Amino acid sequence: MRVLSAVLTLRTQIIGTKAIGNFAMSGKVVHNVYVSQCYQQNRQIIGTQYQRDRCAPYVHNFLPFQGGKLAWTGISSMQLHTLSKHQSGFVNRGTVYCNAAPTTSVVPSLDKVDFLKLQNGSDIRGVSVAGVEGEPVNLTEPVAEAIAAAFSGWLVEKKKADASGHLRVSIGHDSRISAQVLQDAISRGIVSAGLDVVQYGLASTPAMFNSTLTEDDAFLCPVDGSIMITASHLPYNRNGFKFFTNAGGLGKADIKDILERAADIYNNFTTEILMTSKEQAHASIKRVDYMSIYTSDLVKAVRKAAGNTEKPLEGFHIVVDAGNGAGGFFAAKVLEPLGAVTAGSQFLEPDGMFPNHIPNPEDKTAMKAITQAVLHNKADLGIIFDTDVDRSAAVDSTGHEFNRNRLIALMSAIVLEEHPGTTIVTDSVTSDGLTTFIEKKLGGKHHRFKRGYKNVIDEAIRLNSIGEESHLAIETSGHGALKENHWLDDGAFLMVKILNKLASARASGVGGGSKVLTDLVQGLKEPAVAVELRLKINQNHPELKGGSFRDYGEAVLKHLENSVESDPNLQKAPVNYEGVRVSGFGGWFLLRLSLHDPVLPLNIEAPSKEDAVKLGLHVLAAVNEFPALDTSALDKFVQA
Ligand SMILES: O=P(O)(O)OC[C@H]1O[C@H](O)[C@H](O)[C@@H](O)[C@@H]1O
Repeated sequence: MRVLSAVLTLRTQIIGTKAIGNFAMSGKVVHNVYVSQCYQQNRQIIGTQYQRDRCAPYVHNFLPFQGGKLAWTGISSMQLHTLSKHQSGFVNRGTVYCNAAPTTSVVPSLDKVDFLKLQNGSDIRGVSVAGVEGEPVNLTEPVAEAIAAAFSGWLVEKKKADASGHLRVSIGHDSRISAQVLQDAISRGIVSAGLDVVQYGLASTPAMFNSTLTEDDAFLCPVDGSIMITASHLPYNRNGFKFFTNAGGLGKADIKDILERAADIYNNFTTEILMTSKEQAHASIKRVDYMSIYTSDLVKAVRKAAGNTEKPLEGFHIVVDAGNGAGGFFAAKVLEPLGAVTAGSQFLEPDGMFPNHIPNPEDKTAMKAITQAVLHNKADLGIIFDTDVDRSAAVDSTGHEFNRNRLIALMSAIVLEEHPGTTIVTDSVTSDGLTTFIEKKLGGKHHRFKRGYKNVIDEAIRLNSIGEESHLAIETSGHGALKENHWLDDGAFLMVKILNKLASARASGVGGGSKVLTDLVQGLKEPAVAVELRLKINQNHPELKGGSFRDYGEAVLKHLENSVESDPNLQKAPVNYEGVRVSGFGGWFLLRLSLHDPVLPLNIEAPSKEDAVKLGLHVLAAVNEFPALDTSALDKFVQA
């Protein structure tokens, strides 16, 4: 097998090589992930550079990174900010363009357990930029390189590739400041394992999955595997990876397997191996403007839904807020070709310091920003994306948000018109009002499952496999996946479904801007109070007695469950898949373990603050017996 023999060759080199140079310590020289050569540059120069690059053919060989050249949209160059050595946090931030040349320094060797800490459910997440106190860099270049080599080995096994088969992996990234350095590192990891790399530059997570399905030789598609470099809405110093094959996103077990393999690969790295992989990578990496295919598919979908009209959104004014993430393309590459006016769109420029607001439709400041933009511009609709565009939300012309339960209600209404009676799978924190809306008003079935986009999607797939038809899996977080779109959670595709509705209403003579959407959610009962309080488990507390926070959290939940049984005002939800969900005082609460953190998130919804406090007080009385649980957020809520 050609690929395996390449890996074997590497292994042989490892054994035969000693660390060289003044930098070596413990036999290992590695490259620091963070950028040393940053220099102020003129935006104009980068813009010109980028324009020239865009005129090049679709496919070309890899060239060293220069300024913002990898940005693929016509909107702007990729603006990179960084912090000087002496700065920390966001204070004294300067706008700097980074030539992402890695520094050489020594890092300690890593155990398997250090690698496993990078797992975040079905993603990999870590700290890739130094400068935040208490958050040491753990997603370094060599770590990334090892993870990519491990993914390659995993992929070769999965695809049962033989010596004649050249597997191809696409790589894309969001606007984070460590994107470029990590892209180069993972490219090296893949090339050193004998696979081909195709870099897409700035891209969205769903586009990366799509590249495993697209049939187009000119764009080197389909690829066998795909990696998106992103940490979604997390702060600027983090980054991570999501992996795809044509079967979808990798699951938890695969990620664990890959990290275990990565630890072995990493511990065999030497200076020579790292240098060799660098030379090999330079010669063989290709670049492709894949986002142009992806966006033209979105445009085609809306045109088709509107009866093949060229500009079905003519006359609509739609503003986009990309939060300086990767979603800026939606204005110029999707809405404008469809005829919409996008004036007043904001934060379309990629900027990994996220200077305006966190790109996250769950964030109140972010939603306020797009709402204000809609009202200020008197737009028909506002659209907002998270950093890597797998999540989205919208705002109607009156400033009403379509996010959380309202987005699910809207999408359910659209999907149930197409598939009457279908099952809508959602996460666990959806409201009782949503269930009533889906089941009584829309005639569908609401299957309230667990939190976590992968859980929700996998459950919908499972239901279909046992004969229960489901066409939509969607979370209050704004992750939503449709059966018609290969169960891919694509924020842009969700918005396309909404645009289809606008366009088809227009085509059938219904005017009134986004009113057609607002009307679809009429009848959804919304609570007066809806909060999420996150109760932290102090892992260093002696109460844990060396046990895991998960066990501790489970004990809290068991105790709460027992306490509910003896309270006549409260009723446990008859069907529940996660945590303890209880109805009472006209509302409900759910206490559950966070998917990732040592935290018990508590959701409360009620018709009044008084009723919400009654529910909160019950939880407080039960959890007060657990001293390692920080209840300050709940204390504050019940006292306010
Ligand atoms: O369990 P939590 O800490 O609330 O996090 C839950 C969330 O984690 C990630 O952000 C996933 O992408 C979401 O799909 C999930 O809903």
